[in-house]
Amino acid sequence: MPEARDASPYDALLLLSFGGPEGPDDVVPFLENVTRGRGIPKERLKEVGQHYFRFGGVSPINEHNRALLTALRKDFAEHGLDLPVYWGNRNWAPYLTDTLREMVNAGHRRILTLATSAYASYSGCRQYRENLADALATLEAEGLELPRIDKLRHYFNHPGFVEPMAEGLVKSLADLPEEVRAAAHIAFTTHSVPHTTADTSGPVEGHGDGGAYLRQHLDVARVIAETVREKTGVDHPWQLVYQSRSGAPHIPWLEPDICDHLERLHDAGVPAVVMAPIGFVSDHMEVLYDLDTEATAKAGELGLPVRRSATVGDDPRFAAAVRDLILERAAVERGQQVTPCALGSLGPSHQVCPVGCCPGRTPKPAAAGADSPYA
Ligand SMILES: CC1=C(CCC(=O)O)c2cc3nc(cc4[nH]c(cc5[nH]c(cc1n2)c(C)c5CCC(=O)O)c(CCC(=O)O)c4C)C(CCC(=O)O)=C3C
Ligand SMILES: [Fe+2]
Repeated sequence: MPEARDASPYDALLLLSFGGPEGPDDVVPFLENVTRGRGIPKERLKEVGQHYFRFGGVSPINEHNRALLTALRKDFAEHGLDLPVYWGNRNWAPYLTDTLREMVNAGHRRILTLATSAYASYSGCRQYRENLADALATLEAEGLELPRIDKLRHYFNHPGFVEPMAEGLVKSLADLPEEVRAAAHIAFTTHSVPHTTADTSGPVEGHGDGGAYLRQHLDVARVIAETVREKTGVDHPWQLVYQSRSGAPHIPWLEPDICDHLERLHDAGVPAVVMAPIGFVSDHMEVLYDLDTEATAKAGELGLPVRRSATVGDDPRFAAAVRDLILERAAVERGQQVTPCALGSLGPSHQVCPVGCCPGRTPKPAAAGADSPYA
């Protein structure tokens, strides 16, 4: 009987993330990397560049990922899980291809990846799998022996992801002036995506009507709102709303935007709002600019008290959840029975992305899924 901490057949974990600029000179090349071939209007890019320049050209995302790496290594060491942890990004150094080359040269052959997106979507899942396929193609051309790469299941409904957010929300509610607290609404936010992207998120059989992207967010929102009710004794009304829309105006994206939502709530006499960014794993630029800067300024104009609740970041419960997911997947790969942990009504997500889930606009090879051209 293998030890509970046995990660075999895996020999390394790779944290896969977005990447972000680390100084003013990085901003434009970073945005060029992000938007290559994606048809984002120039105006939008100039505007988003300003968001970064406002913060000295530094995105907080890399620092958050470094903190997460530290939390993961600490958790693994404390629990006897001997698994080296690496980090590679889609859009900025350390670039995924470089990290993967380093991993192969260090002898790793069975790599498990953790993406810093908890939900099914093209940007949060398949695009990372395409990035892995690109990286593998580069290493293959260099004559390196290719590792086998798998991806951890979506963790949106894992208690180690949900509980820190519920706790943060309770704290933010408590931070509101007492006279408006009981009637405060909760605005759960996530990244807006085009309707077509949402509708085709997740496995093919669930496509349509917002797809897995919407269902997963709504389920998490409901679980968190329920937890908050149990902890505070108050049943706060809640809605799922969106932020960080880009793309051409004639293409429909998920709505309402958080700023429009705050205005409507204010018009309807709602006295306070807590914004809870459940779509994001850490306080990166979307949270810092779109919520803490823009939406908070909007609320200020309206005279509406708002708070923004915490993302999971490097919370030890999240690190422990990642360990749990690794051990679960390793056991599955060894052919053992597992009881995957999940809150809410959807149940645990699939272990292996099925053929056709979360398609992009043009079909591209994607690794770490049932339609991977690699073993
Ligand atoms: C679903 C989703 C997530 C969550 C899942 C995940 O975490 O992966 C996410 C995360 C992030 N998005 C980020 C930054 C950007 N996203 C952009 C553009 C876009 N995002 C999209 C979707 C998502 N994005 C989409 C459909 C576009 C349109 C273009 C396209 O179809 O690709 C652009 C271009 C300019 C703009 O239009 O805003 C930027 C700069 C950063 C880094 C922040 C930092 O630096 O701290 C992070 C974590
Ligand atoms: Fe984005």
